[in-house]
Amino acid sequence: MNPSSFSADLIVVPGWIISMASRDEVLRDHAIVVEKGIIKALLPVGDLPENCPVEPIKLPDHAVLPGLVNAHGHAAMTLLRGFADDLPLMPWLENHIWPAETAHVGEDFVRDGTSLAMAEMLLSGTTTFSDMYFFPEVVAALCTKSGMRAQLTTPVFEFPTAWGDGADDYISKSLALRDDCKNLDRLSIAFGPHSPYTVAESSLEKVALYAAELDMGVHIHLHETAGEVLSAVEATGERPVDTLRRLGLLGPRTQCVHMTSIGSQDIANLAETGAQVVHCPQPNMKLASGTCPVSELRAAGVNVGLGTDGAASNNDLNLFNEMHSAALLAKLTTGDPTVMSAYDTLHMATLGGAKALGLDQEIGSITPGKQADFIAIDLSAPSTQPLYNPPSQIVYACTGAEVTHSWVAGEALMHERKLLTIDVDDTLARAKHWRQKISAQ
Ligand SMILES: CSC[C@H]1O[C@@H](n2cnc3c(O)ncnc32)[C@H](O)[C@@H]1O
Ligand SMILES: [Zn+2]
Repeated sequence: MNPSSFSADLIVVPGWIISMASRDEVLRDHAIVVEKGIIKALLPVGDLPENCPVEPIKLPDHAVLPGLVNAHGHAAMTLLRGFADDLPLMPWLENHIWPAETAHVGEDFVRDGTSLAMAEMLLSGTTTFSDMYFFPEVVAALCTKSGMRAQLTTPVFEFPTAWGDGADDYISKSLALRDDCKNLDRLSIAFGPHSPYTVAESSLEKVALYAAELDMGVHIHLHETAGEVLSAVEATGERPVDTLRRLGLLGPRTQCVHMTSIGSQDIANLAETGAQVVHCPQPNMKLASGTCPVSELRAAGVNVGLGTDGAASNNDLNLFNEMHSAALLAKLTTGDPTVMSAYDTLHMATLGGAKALGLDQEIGSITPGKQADFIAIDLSAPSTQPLYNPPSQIVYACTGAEVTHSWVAGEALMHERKLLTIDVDDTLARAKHWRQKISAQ
């Protein structure tokens, strides 16, 4: 690079760069050069000019990788973490979670719960999240303040809730939010029809039409349990994934969350239509919902991202935990320890998630031209030494507490584990206030 034309506003020189741009690539002695929020180059350190326009941030004990993408969650549900545990999905939802939401969800609940979620996610390496919750306009404002990148999916139900009266009302609010956020670079708006068992076919068809016309994503809980599939077959003669395909709702813009209880025909349906899958291993295990056959899906060419789901069912929003579980669960359920390698698992939590959200041209790998969204992980502690293979350490040995820095579009959101855009003390005080209020009922 010609020193006279060298310009940059951020230069990071880590011990290792796991770019996720090509399989198993781990770069040593390279610098990430960023200008105006975009990755400009990955340069051998020796090619940096002697007098850089900014002081390079040297992190010799750290691996830098793309910011993690939490491809499914309900951020504000942090306020219901530990509220109802050790139950199957439908009794958990119908007898505990939905009554609590009816009693408490409003703008304040969403603001305070989402702030807590954003703090937790940033501290464990997530820079982009997908959210499916009420009052997404409140979440949009919080994202702008915190600098996090997000896909906000707007709830669609057949029945009224605090955010809407019925399917048409939810859909029109979704369209209005899309208009309101059109100039916000770090936000995308997608439809979030809750599930095939809470949204009528006629409403799903409307969502499909708008999504196709406006090129919007669709994010839906699908095949979460064997019971869901069985009830659908009894009621309609069809498996939920077949219903979505018949309604024109299965395609590359559709993000199918959970996908347990699936067989080869379901996998073929997903592969033929290019639909996306989001795997949530820990809530699937905790609610004993079932297993998503991720290695079979990936082998069939289906893209898979990774999500935590909400803190009321997980009970954390830590993608390091989720990666660990995803890798181990895939090996156990297939009886094959060679599936879901550390690299494959990291792929699911970065580029796979970015692709699921339709963001893979912008984020998901450290590639010149993409947004400068990346994190630094300190691998010098006893629990991550000695170091043979950084991806192995990250997936099998890290806890998330090793993440020290994060940047979104080149903006520092965390420095040496201090959050720069979120007031953690205030957020914790508000969470305590909600615990008192919710447990008093
Ligand atoms: C459309 S707002 C989100 C809605 O979904 C509920 N929810 C949380 N976790 C799950 C899950 O695993 N399956 C189905 N629904 C879930 C949440 O409580 C909100 O009401
Ligand atoms: Zn969910």
